[in-house]
Amino acid sequence: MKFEGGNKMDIVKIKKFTDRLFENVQPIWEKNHNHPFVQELGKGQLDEEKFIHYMKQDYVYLIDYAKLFAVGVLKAQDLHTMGKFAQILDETLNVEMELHRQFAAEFGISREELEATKPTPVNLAYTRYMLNVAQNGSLAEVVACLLPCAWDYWEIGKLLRKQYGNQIETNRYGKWIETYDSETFGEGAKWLIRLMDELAEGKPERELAILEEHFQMTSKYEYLFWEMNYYKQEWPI
Ligand SMILES: Cc1ncc(CN)c(N)n1
Repeated sequence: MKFEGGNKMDIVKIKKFTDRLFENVQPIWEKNHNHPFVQELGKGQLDEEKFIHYMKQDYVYLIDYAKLFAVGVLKAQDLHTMGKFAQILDETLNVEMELHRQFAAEFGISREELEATKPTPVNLAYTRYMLNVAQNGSLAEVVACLLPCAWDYWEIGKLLRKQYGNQIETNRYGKWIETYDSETFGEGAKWLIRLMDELAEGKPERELAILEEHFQMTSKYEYLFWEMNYYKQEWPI
């Protein structure tokens, strides 16, 4: 933690580790927020085939992502933290992935077909990066890896609601915005942010830099994920 504001009369603002993460990641997150996939989805103008590509890839992404919360349970040091990881794991499988199952049903895609989706190179690289840290890293490293996924989607949900909320009723992807702007999703993101700060507390700069490296890396993978779906990238061979 760092204290800002020198004057004795100033109210001292404590700078949290996640404030630093948030400030430094802005150039990447701005690219995510302005990505044509995100903006066209917000306006309800995204090409259906691009959305289907995303939904199928994201479904198998979430199967691996959910496992990180199971690793969180395993590495947690107290019952409260174990319970929160278990809760977010359950919400991922039964709330977030239910959104995908509902969209798939609307587009005539079966649950089996969703689940059988073969991950693209970007999808595989992203999940393998996180699962490797889950195997070999500390709990703080795992949280640093999985945080952009929760936090930036919450930011995107809030942003799209602000930008295009007046058209949400007629937007065919409106449910997507509602899910990521929801109380449930926001609470999960906020809890992970607080946990990141707790776990970073008292760590030397050398270790904080490693956590920030994971956070930046998975934020970049978020960008590649939008890009991959917008251009419907598959294996070239
Ligand atoms: C790729 C990706 N990143 C984040 C989220 C939000 N859990 C998601 N569904 N998919």
